[in-house]
This record gives sequence, structure tokens and C-alpha cells, in this order.
Amino acid sequence: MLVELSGISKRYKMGDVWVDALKDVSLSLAKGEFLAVKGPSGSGKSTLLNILSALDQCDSGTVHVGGINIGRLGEHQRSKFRNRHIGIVFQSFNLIPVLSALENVMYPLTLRGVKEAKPRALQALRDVGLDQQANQRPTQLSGGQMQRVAIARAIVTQPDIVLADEPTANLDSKTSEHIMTLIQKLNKEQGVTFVISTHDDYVTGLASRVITILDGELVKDSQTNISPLDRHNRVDITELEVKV
Ligand SMILES: Nc1ncnc2c1ncn2[C@@H]1O[C@H](COP(=O)(O)OP(=O)(O)OP(=O)(O)O)[C@@H](O)[C@H]1O
Repeated sequence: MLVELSGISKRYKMGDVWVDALKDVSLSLAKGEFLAVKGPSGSGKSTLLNILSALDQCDSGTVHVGGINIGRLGEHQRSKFRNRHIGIVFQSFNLIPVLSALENVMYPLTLRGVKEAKPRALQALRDVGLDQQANQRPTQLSGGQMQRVAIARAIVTQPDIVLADEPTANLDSKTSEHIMTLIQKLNKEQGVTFVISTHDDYVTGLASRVITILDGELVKDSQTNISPLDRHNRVDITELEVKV
């Protein structure tokens, strides 16, 4: 398995109150999946993505990505892990305004000291249909074009997994459809593994698998079509039968 989350819990303190952002979440993800994470606002979607990308650490449980136990990594190793294994697409694009589209896409490769950064970045821009805009700055691009550049930047390092936290939240519905069709194409044709958090039924409709998080708990997984809570109950019943 590419990703193995086992018994993940995370709490945050809000004033005097503790909030359970994730409660005992376990999840396996294979290479090439297109997973949508759905759930109402505040249910724990961003927390899950932040733990997968090692931006945040869980309080209990283990996270393995590509065989690496990321909970064991120190601060420096975690940022190295992100650069090597994870691509991130943000709601608000997060492009560097003083750099051109091409330079933005080259940036993670430059950080890694890759020599052929420019041809690889140009290819990634071609993959998202934006090679004609390579020399333009983010301010000269539309929202949809900026998100395409951000996707090119996320895939250019050929990461194990691309995480996108509500990538279409700041886009109109037509542009959102274009972005999601692009993501689906990259998943199908290049085998890029995506995990996308969303409120949008259009996004969940395109995904190969949908999990639902409610109050920090994984309550539904379309791959098994059984809620993990039901699964627990079934095991209990079988154990009871064996004992009887
Ligand atoms: N850094 C933090 N400090 C305190 N509480 C936090 C922090 N991050 C998240 N939370 C709390 O954890 C819970 C889960 O938040 P999270 O952002 O993961 O939800 P979400 O499903 O991504 O929501 P949205 O769809 O609105 O982005 C919420 O109650 C939130 O207030």
C-alpha cells in the first residue's frame, strides 16, 4: 500500500476546550487511486490532509507513506519528505507572485538541485495545457490558469501522492469542471495518485473512491461500502458466535 494510516487521532485546544479533529482513523490507499474526502465544514478533512503531508503530526496512531513512518521524522526530514514525496495544491493557489509560471513550476525541482528543471517544468506546463503562458506572472493569469500552474508545480517532481485541499473552492463552476477534468486525466493517463478534500458533489462524482468524515470519524468508505463502525460490530458478533 502507498499510504497506511492506522488509528490516527488528533486533538486541538480551542481556548479551554479540546476539539477532537480526528478520532481513530484508519485508511489504506493504493498507488493510482483518486480519493475524495468529503464531510461538512470542521469535520477534519484538512487535518487529515495535513497529517498525510507531514505538515501536522498526529497525537496517536501511525502514518506510513511509501513505506516511510513519517511520525518518526524530525522537522528537517519532514520538509525533505514533502519535497520528495508529496505534491500540494492549495485552495488559494499559493504561487510566488514575482516568478513566472515556468519559474514557479521549476521551483521545487531547483530546491532538489535537479539540472533539467526547465525542460521538465515546460513538460508539466504542457501537461496542464499552459505552455503558451510559461513566461507570464500569476497576476496575468486567470484563477483557473493559476490553479493549472499550481497543479503543474505539484506533479513536476513526480510525487507519490498529490494532496489538494478544496482545489476548486475559489473557482467558478465551469472553471472547476475544467480543473477536475484535468485532475481526472492526470490520474487516468499518468497514474498520479490524488487525495482531494471537497464539499462539491461534482468532485466526488469523478473520484474513484470517496470517504466521508463526520466529527473526526471516518464514517463511510465507498470502496467497501461498509462504514468502519459497522465493520467493528460485525467482528464483535462473529467473536460472540465463536465463544458461544
Ligand atoms: N490549528 C488548529 N487549532 C485549533 N483547532 C483547530 C486547528 N485546526 C483545526 N482545528 C479544529 O479541528 C476541527 C477540524 O478542522 P478541519 O480544518 O480539519 O476541518 P475541515 O473538514 O477541513 O473543515 P473545512 O471544510 O471548513 O475546511 C475543527 O473543529 C477545527 O476548528
